[in-house]
Amino acid sequence: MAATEVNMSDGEQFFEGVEKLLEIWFTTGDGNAKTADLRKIPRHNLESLLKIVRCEIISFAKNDQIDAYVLSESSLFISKRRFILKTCGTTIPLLCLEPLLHLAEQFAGFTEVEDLFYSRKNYRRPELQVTPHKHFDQEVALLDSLFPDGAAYCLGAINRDCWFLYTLNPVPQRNRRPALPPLEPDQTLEILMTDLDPEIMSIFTREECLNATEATKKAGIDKIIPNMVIDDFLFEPCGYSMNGVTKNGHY
Ligand SMILES: C[S@@+](CC[C@H](N)C(=O)[O-])C[C@H]1O[C@@H](n2cnc3c(N)ncnc32)[C@H](O)[C@@H]1O
Repeated sequence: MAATEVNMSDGEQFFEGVEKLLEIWFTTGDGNAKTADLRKIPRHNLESLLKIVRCEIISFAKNDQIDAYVLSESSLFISKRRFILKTCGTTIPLLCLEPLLHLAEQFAGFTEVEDLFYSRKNYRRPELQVTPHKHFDQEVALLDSLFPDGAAYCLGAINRDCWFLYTLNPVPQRNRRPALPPLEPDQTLEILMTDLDPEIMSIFTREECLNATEATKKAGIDKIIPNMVIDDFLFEPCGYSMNGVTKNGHY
């Protein structure tokens, strides 16, 4: 059973599917980041960092642009200057922020955070979360203590489905080069799905599929982006995670 899976008093098993997404763009103070690279952080240090978050690496794939880890609680992507940690359950990703800033300086040569995005949907069971993730106010207080110019937002109704975001604003001011176009065009598409058809979801159980490869094929996930290298995992007794990386650096 996952460390974050909870047996409720009525015998029901509960796992918080809502994922916390932390994305950090690093830079060097002088703007000369040629040799700096987050992928220089040794694996052993990454593992210690993830222990703080309360998850672990279960698989790894890479291409020229990105190191992609499947975690016991979702995924970690590391490219030259970007760190993306996405974790579900009762993980505590914000507690790894300070140690990560030290690792980025010590091993990767990055001394500054250029931008940061922390986001998540409202939890299904907030009372099961661990401080500082019990409430968005707690998360914002921690982030504010580290970043003087952060801003917190909520999209949607705060008593229903909503999406929280913390980011370092305003971006043009931080870049100090407002007239220049961004050097690295980047788009992220995030799709959050709930209340899915249980019949289709049974694909992601050990009863229906022997392994992750079979689940990936049956679900048609291997056809979403042709030629991506898929690193997938089927949990016991149910649950599925996958990372897909393509040659051109998408993931
Ligand atoms: C890491 S989550 C899936 C994350 C995936 N990226 C997503 O967006 O759905 C794994 C799923 O497998 C289930 N699961 C079963 N055993 C697990 C284990 N030992 N550790 C983590 N999750 C487990 C959880 O209930 C959860 O729904």
